[in-house]
Amino acid sequence: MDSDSDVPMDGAPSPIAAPAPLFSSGKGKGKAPADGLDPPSALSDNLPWVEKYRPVSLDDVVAHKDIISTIEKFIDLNRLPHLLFYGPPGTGKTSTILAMARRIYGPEYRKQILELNASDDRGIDVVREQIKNFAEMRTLYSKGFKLIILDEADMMTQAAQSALRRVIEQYTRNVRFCIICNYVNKIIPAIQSRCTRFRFSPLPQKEVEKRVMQVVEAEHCNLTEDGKQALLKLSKGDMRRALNILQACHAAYERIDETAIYNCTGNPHPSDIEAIVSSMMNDEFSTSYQKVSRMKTEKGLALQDLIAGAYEYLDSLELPPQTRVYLLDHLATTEHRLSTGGNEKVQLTALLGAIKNGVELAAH
Ligand SMILES: Nc1ncnc2c1ncn2[C@@H]1O[C@H](COP(=O)(O)OP(=O)(O)OP(=O)(O)O)[C@@H](O)[C@H]1O
Repeated sequence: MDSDSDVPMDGAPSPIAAPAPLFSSGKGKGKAPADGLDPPSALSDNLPWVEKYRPVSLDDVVAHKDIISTIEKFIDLNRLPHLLFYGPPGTGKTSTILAMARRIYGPEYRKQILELNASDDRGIDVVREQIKNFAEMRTLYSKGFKLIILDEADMMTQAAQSALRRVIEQYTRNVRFCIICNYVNKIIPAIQSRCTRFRFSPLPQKEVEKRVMQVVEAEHCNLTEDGKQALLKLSKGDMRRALNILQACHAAYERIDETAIYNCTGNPHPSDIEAIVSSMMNDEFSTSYQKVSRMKTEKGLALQDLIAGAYEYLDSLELPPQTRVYLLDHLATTEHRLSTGGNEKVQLTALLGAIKNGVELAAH
C-alpha cells in the first residue's frame, strides 16, 4: 500500500496519535516499539492509561478473536468491505480499527485515514463536505483504498446518515468506511446493509484481568487481591473503565484495595449495602429508617446507588421465589420513580415498607 506523506491532511493526527506503547504482546513488554513511534517518555507519562496502553497491533486486542481473524483475512485478500462495529463502550471497537489501519498502512497510517467522532460537527454538511473532500482528494494521490472512520455514528442525524449512504456508494472504489457505534438500531437500515457487521460484546473478566495485570506491573501499582476483584466487578467488561479506575486509584492511594476502589469510584461499599439492607429487613421500621438515613448522609450515598447495590446483594441471599420477585419489582419501581423526579425521602420510606412486606411474605 502506498504511503503518500506529502498529501495535505484533513484528518490531522490528534496529539495522542503516536503514544509510546509500553508493550505489545508478542513483541516484548517495555521494548521501544518497532514502528518508529516515540519511545516511552514524559509524553507517555502524561497520557491517560487508556491511550498509553491502547493496543498497537491486532494481536494486542484482547478477546474478539473471531472478529480479528475475519478482518485479517479481509486484509490479506485485499477485500476489505465497509465495516460496522457496534457494542458497548470500552470493548475495543476503535482500538481494533486503528490497529487494522496500522497493519494496512504502517506507521504513517494516520495520513491515510479520516477519523470523525461525536465531538465533530455531525450534521449533513460534514457528510457532504468533509468526507467528500477527503474521499476525492485522496484518490488523486494514492492507489488502493483510504479509510474513513466514523466513531459514535449513532449520534449522527438521520439526514446525515441518509447523505452518507450516497457518499458510501459513490466512493466505494477507493474508500472503505468503518462505522462505529454503541447502538446499532440507531443506524439506518440502508447503511447497515452496505456494511459487514461485527458485534463487540463486553470483555470476559479473565481478559480484562490479564490486561489490567500487565498495566499494574508496568506502572508498579500496589493492587491487592480484593482490590482487583472489586475493579473487575465494577468495570463490567469495559476495559476503558477498568484502566481509568485503576489510574485514578493509583494517583490517590499507595495501596489499592477494595475500599480504595469503591471510594474512588463513588460506588457504595458492599459492606455498607449489606448493613443497610439487613437493617431494612430486620430492624423495626423507624429505627431502620433513621439508621439508613444516617448512613446515606455519612457515606454520601444516593438512593439510586443503594438500589443498584441492593439489587446485587439480594442476588446473594436465599429467598423464596415469590419474595424475591416482590422485592425486585419494588426496587425497579422505586428506581423508575426516582428517575422521573420522585422525592428521595418518600421513595426511601416506600422502599423500606416494601422490604418489610417482603420479609413478612417470606415468613408465611
Ligand atoms: N479488546 C481490547 N483489548 C485491549 N485493550 C482494550 C480493548 N478494548 C478496550 N481496550 C482499552 O480501552 C480503551 C478504550 O477502547 P476503545 O476506544 O477501543 O473502545 P470502544 O469500544 O471504541 O469504546 P466506545 O464505544 O466508547 O468508543 C483502549 O484505549 C484500550 O486501552
